[in-house]
Amino acid sequence: MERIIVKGGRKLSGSVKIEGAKNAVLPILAASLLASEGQSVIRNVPELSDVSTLADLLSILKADVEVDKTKVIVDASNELSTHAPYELVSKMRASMLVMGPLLGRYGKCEVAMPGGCAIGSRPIEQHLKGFEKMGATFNTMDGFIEGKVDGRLKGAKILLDFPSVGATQNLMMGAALADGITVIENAAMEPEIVDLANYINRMGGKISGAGTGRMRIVGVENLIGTKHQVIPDRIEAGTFMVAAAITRSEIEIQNVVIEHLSAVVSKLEEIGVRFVEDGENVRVIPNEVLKSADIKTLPHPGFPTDMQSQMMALLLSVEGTSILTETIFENRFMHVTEFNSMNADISLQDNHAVIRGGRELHGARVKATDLRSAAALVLAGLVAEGYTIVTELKHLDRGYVNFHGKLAKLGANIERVSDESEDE
Ligand SMILES: CC(=O)N[C@H]1[C@@H](OP(=O)(O)OP(=O)(O)OC[C@H]2O[C@@H](n3ccc(=O)[nH]c3=O)[C@H](O)[C@@H]2O)O[C@H](CO)[C@@H](O)[C@@H]1O
Ligand SMILES: C=C(OP(=O)(O)O)C(=O)O
Repeated sequence: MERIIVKGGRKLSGSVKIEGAKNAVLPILAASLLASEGQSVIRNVPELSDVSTLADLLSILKADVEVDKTKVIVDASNELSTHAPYELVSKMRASMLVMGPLLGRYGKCEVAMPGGCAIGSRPIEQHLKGFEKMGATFNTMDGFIEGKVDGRLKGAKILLDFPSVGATQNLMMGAALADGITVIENAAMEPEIVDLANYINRMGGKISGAGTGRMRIVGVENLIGTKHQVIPDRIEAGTFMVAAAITRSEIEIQNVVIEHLSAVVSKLEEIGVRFVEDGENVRVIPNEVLKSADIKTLPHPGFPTDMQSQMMALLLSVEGTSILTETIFENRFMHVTEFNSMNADISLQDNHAVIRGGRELHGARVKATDLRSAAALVLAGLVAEGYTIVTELKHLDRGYVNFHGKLAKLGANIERVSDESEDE
């Protein structure tokens, strides 16, 4: 079994380079199916298991896909299949994002039901209601959601009950090839939405208002493959900001768009971390003594849920009581039990975690419960007494490229081992 072993107590120094954003590249790869002509060349793609899963799904749908390290070439000009099988959809919920392109291009799709996942139930009724407004009908049969449109999707006015990232992405992809104009009100405003809109517009799409709560999409007849460079991963960057803060070390983070991290930066400043920007790089300079803080996760531009567990690790190292409130996913606190087994003092009251910080953390054998908690447990290990062993690394590999290697380069005492490497 693979695990990361980290011995706490070392300071970090030096610089670390951020990869392309997982949560941007997955919808972009799904959107490459919209192009009935030409190839899409996507660069700055992180080498993650989620990217391989989506590349496999595109191939099963009969697109030609070539993955060459951080470059992915997709040619979807073939006649595609509209059937997304359970094995891939169940591996990764982002697979649901092929629904929009398939409905937009073919007026039909059969996508396996994704089910819930460890962090919460993750319903998709906002996606389906939006497509219904555009003329689609849905049937659930043998574990598949079958969507059908008579002719093409029709432009419509859609008001989302909640600014769902996935629903906004799915609907904007479908609307890009719809007949007429679609307006999405209460749209998600995440930077990954803007990156997707930029890609679709470069393919010949007509999307305006991405990054605001009101998007307008003028449907076009067809889209053509294009080149695109994926934005840097704001969550990976935020994770390394926390690595600097938790070890009270100054490091440089390269390839960051700091505006994408406004809420994280502003919270870290409140806690006692300074930032010095230099173009695409940022120096992270924490005070020796940090302050406790209360944090509530919210849709962008609020504090991202994907940084909640890493901030919890940081707040454990800070004297005083902090309250972390999770409003996006009802079950995204599974790391609390793991932190408590490291001598943390965290109690849960509904969707609030009350963190009594400043206790010495003790190294322990802990289990990653989702990809961000995997990173957060490693971060806690950087300052725990003795050895922390983090298992279930399949979660980490979904979202972080060479996480232990990057930390080791910054000076952490960390290694990744498997039973085979120990036998050698
Ligand atoms: C708003 C938000 O922070 N979304 C996060 C969410 O995106 P993701 O696209 O996975 O999730 P959504 O934004 O759609 O979901 C956010 C919330 O809306 C609810 N919901 C969603 C769709 C729907 O049809 N019905 C419904 O009730 C979900 O249960 C959840 O409580 O997970 C990603 C991975 O962690 C993050 O990168 C996104 O930032
Ligand atoms: C939970 C995450 O991703 P996914 O929605 O793909 O599970 C994440 O990026 O933190």
